[in-house]
Amino acid sequence: MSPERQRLIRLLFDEYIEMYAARDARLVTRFSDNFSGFAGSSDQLVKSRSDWVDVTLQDFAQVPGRIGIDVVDLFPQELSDDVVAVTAFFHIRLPIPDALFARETVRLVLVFRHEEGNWKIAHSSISIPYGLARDGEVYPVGRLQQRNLELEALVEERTQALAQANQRLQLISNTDGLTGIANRRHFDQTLAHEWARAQRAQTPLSLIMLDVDVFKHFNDHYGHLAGDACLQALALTLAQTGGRREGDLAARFGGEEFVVLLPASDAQAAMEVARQIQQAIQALALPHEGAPFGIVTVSFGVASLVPQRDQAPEELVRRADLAMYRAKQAGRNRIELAPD
Ligand SMILES: Nc1nc2c(ncn2[C@@H]2O[C@H](COP(=O)(O)OP(=O)(O)OP(=O)(O)O)[C@@H](O)[C@H]2O)c(=O)[nH]1
Repeated sequence: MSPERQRLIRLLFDEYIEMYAARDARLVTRFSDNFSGFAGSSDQLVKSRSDWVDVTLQDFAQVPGRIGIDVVDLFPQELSDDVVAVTAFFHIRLPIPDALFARETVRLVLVFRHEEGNWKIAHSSISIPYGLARDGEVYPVGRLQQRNLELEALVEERTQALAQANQRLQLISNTDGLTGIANRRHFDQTLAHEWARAQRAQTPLSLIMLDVDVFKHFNDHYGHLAGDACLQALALTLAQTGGRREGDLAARFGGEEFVVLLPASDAQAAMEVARQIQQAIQALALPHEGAPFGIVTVSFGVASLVPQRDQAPEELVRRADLAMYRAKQAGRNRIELAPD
């Protein structure tokens, strides 16, 4: 290519860039009637001059202030006597704060055709690759894989947080608010579960039911808050003493009544657990003026059975409750075993 041609192509390119950077609407007069092109942000090939005018004016309206263009590389080509092309790489500095665009290298191909004494722009294609590809990659596979990993980590993190929240919720919904041990709901669920298991395996299932003696009197005498504290102390003792085997469950049944469920324990073992609880409560020696023994005591009903086909779990509760009633009748601070 002659140096003259080279200068001409450079001049055409510089003129274009200056008008484009200055957002000079007169640029549209340079477009050929026979135009094709595409813009960096579009996947449509524009095949009419008027559409390209619209694209250009929209571009200028969107970013009206002068933009900075720093040319990195440029390659002029002479395709024929009246057709020349230029391929260029440059950076664009927008007149607005921008972190993404500024780092990208823009590629532009312009084709100029000599028409009726003037050089017109016959083709313009601009592309902005958004710099995702690294280390000589053709496709940004590395970056995409990294993004996928980040996304997976995020999903994993959220899933764990959700599982933890569910666990907390489950714990709250299974826990008695005052005493912190299992609540009635949890007990009912566990009883149903253990009952079915014992029924299948034909193993004994035992229940200790306990009720604070003359507790109304305690509340009346020491106040309701002291009553609450007493129930908390008893629950703690129960959790520590009663049913320490895997699968045992100490729960607040309601009010001043508690239960201890003992899977795979027979009557003898359950009676032993009840005695241990009784001793531990006596060892607390919580003052209870007006109670038969001067300290807080508890009456126990113990029931044990191997669930039969025609029996329901309520049968175990009913029997323990009846036994406890008998313990009350017989003078309180006693353990009564339900008959078979
Ligand atoms: N402070 C407090 N008291 C409670 C709570 N739940 C139940 N009670 C009280 O427990 C008492 C139970 O009284 P009763 O059912 O008459 O029986 P009792 O006085 O314990 O007498 P016996 O069971 O026959 O030995 C009532 O005064 C209830 O108000 C609670 O969460 N906190």
